[in-house]
Amino acid sequence: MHLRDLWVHYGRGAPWVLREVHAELQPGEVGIVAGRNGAGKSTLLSVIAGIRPATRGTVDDRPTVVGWVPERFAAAQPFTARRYLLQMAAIRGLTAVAARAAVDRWAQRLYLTPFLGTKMSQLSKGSAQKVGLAQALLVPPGLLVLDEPWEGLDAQTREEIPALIAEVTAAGGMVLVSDHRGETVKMPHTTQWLVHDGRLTVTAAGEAERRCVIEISVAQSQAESTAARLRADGHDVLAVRL
Ligand SMILES: Nc1ncnc2c1ncn2[C@@H]1O[C@H](COP(=O)(O)OP(=O)(O)OP(=O)(O)O)[C@@H](O)[C@H]1O
Repeated sequence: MHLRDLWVHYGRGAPWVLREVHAELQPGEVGIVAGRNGAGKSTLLSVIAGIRPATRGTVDDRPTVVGWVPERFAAAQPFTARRYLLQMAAIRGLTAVAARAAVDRWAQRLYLTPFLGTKMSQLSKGSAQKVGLAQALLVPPGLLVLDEPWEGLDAQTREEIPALIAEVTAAGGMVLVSDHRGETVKMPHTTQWLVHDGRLTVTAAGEAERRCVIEISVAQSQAESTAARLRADGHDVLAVRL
């Protein structure tokens, strides 16, 4: 997928929110979109997902199936969560049997099953976010766009998100996710997309900042567990001297 010279503003005479945005995303890649509040992350993601048109420029080769999870999922619908998800599955082309199976599977995965019978308008913010995630994943997306997907979710479901992203990329999909809380720092092989002053800077994996070495001293009895913890946090343990 290619972003070619995207410019976006909200109305004639309004300042440009995004200018001269060029980027590409390959199958299997994850782009992490960062930037200050109001930098234009949501605007960029909604244009890439095809929800909002760019004022100028094009998004070429966007996959046919796009899963879009906005920052705040609009839940003001007159149906139960189950009915809504079944309808979304039908729109995505699933048969009634496949739709029921997909809804049950995603509800279970996202700890949403107890709320399937609740009216969308009566769901809590976190449960509505889960419905938002489920609808985006009912059919494996070629492009998954997640705008701050951790917001409002309980810890159990938050932990599922890196695995969900990995499953989409393993199937050849692309993922763009905005993250202002650093939830994605542990995810391997990501590309950093920084939105600043209306422009986008993309830093590919491997071009990340220069590394440095920190020497620490711990009690000998804790050497092994400390080294294991540092590795689990994604650090390289170069040597352990007793
Ligand atoms: N519907 C809209 N109409 C007019 N201006 C808008 C609209 N949506 C966003 N903007 C403006 O566009 C700019 C970028 O907003 P956007 O929501 O894309 O930023 P963001 O980086 O996602 O912010 P945050 O981190 O706070 O979610 C802001 O100045 C915002 O006021």
